[in-house]
Amino acid sequence: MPPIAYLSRSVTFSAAHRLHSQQLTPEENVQVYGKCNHPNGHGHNYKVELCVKGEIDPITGMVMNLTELKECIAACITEPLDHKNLDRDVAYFSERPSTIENIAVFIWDSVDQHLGSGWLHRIRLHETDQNYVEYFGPTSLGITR
Ligand SMILES: Nc1nc2c(c(=O)[nH]1)N=C([C@H](O)[C@H](O)COP(=O)(O)OP(=O)(O)OP(=O)(O)O)CN2
Ligand SMILES: [Zn+2]
Repeated sequence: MPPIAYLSRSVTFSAAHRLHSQQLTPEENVQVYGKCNHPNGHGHNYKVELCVKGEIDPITGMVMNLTELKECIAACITEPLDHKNLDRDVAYFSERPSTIENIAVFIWDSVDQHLGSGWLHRIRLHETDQNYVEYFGPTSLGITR
């Protein structure tokens, strides 16, 4: 059996958003999200790391052609998210808060559909230099607490 490797490519995108939940009152929104609930919104330069897993093809020497991954990133990340107001321009976030957790799930679902199920290993999404989230897909281990 060919060796298995993890192949990654990263991309950056810029977007505006405001943290807000339709399930909360205006007062609760301010309490939960603080300055990030300000009606004017704010922006981030996000960085996404996409990691796919697969066997190294013995003939091509590749898990996947990085050109294919690049095209997938353009279609699933750059095109829908770059220079957008996430809450207003992306329908997915009209119904849920545009946290990095939810953005990571959005990216996973889109990439998973584009590449076909089973390729993705991890999405890592940085919102600032200090904050990032990792998502391993809907079938990763559940929370036991
Ligand atoms: N669980 C989450 N919590 C928060 C999210 C999120 O997506 N998931 N997002 C935010 C804000 O959008 C924003 O990222 C926070 O900005 P800020 O506080 O400025 O970020 P830093 O912590 O990096 O900056 P400091 O200078 O250290 O304050 C909030 N919470
Ligand atoms: Zn933010």
